[in-house]
Formats: sequence, C-alpha cells, structure tokens
Amino acid sequence: MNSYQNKNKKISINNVSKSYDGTKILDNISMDVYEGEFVSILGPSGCGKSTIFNLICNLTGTDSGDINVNGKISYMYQKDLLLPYKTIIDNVALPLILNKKSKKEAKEIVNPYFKVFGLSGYENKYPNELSGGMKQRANFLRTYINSDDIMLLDEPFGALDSITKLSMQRWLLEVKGRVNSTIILITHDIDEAIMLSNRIYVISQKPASVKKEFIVNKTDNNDKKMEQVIKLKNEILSLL
Ligand SMILES: Nc1ncnc2c1ncn2[C@@H]1O[C@H](COP(=O)(O)OP(=O)(O)OP(=O)(O)O)[C@@H](O)[C@H]1O
Repeated sequence: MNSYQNKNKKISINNVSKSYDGTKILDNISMDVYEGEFVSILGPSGCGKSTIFNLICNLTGTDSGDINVNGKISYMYQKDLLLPYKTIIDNVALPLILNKKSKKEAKEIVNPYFKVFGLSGYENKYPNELSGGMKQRANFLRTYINSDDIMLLDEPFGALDSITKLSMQRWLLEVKGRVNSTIILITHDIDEAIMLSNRIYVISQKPASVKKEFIVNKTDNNDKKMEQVIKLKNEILSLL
C-alpha cells in the first residue's frame, strides 16, 4: 500500500471483461486509482490498454463488471490534435470556450498556466511553429484545462524521439509535483512507467488481464533508487 491508497478512490474498475466482434480483449480486469495518484498501465502493443480508457470514459460499454468514476475526466491522445489554424492560446482555451466562456475570459483564465507548464512566449504561435515536445506540452495543458481532476494520458510521448521524450518525462514529473491531479498513463515503456508512477499495473497480451501491481517506492537516495529501479525493471520484464 502507498500513502495515496488512504485517500478517496477516484476510479474503480471491478472485474471488467470486454469483447469486440467475438474476440475477447479484456479479461476480468480490476484496478483502483486514488486521489492525487499517478498510476501507469503497462502492457504490450495492442493488448487493450486504450480500450480500458474508452471504458472509463464511457465511450464504449463493458460486457461484464462495472466501473465507478468519482470526478471529471480529461483524455489526452498520443497525437497532439491541436487545431492548425488556431494559436496555441486559442487551442488551450478551447475547452472553456466550448463551455460557454467568452474568448476574452477564457484567454485570461488560461494565460497564467503558460508559465506553470513551461509554455511562456508560445501563446500566439501556431502549432506548426512548435517542436513535437512543445506541442505535447500545449496538448497536455489543454487537457488539464478541460479537467485537472482525473487525467487520462494515452502514450503521450510515444511519437517523440528519445531525447525529447526524456525531457518531457522530467517535465511531467515536475508539473505533477505542482498540481494535485489524479493521472493514469498508458505506456509500453517500462522506464517511463517506473520514472513517473506511484503504482504500475502490468497487463498481459490480449485478452488483457492484470498480471501484477507494483508500488514504486520513491527515495532520494540515488544509489538506493538505482538499485530499486533495476530490481523493479527485471521483475516487470520477467512478466512481459
Ligand atoms: N471499436 C473497436 N472495434 C473492434 N475492435 C477494436 C475496437 N477498438 C479496439 N479494438 C481491438 O481491440 C484490441 C485492443 O486495442 P487497444 O487499442 O485497446 O490496444 P492498445 O493496447 O491500446 O494498443 P496500442 O498499444 O497499439 O495503442 C485491438 O486488437 C483492436 O483492434
């Protein structure tokens, strides 16, 4: 158990199974996520990870089992999905404008977050003027503006080169230290899951079931940290 598991449960997935066209995708999955926690779902490509998010968002229904969500969800995809003809600030303000705020008011609300999310100076640029990493920061900020309560991140750094990816992972860790959002990350990158998460659910090949749940102990002692990471990585690798 980690310290978050004493807090409110934000999402609980109970014995959920799901098939598409007669093929079982998810087999009796159970997971819980607590307030302020960063949880990763780690599994091989195509095993059904995005299907779990689609079920959480009610974009599709379960065949059996149930899902309880306690809060407002936002969902960030791997692709940035920024509108090319709108400036970054207009893109980020979009969820508020869709929620009936005036354009002026929406911009005033989002403006201070540009500094917090390392996007100062990019407010009036267009998406094609930004690097892949900066676009994903803007995408993350727009997701956060949509809801800072529960954020679902579906391989947000999957399309980035490895150096940008590492700097974005560090950036996300730092941002997470400043916000109290509950975050669930889908990834097939073991290092990413260990670096960012408080807890990791390792899931199997299709039909996906939970193979094991790991708590990632955070320590400031670098030697101990390295030792723990190697041990955890080996344990996870042996399951995949
Ligand atoms: N709406 C749908 N109709 C039919 N089959 C689907 C549908 N959505 C997903 N699937 C199938 O379910 C399986 C799991 O897909 P899903 O996208 O959930 O996996 P994933 O683990 O997120 O994949 P990846 O790591 O490649 O993003 C795939 O075989 C996919 O073809």
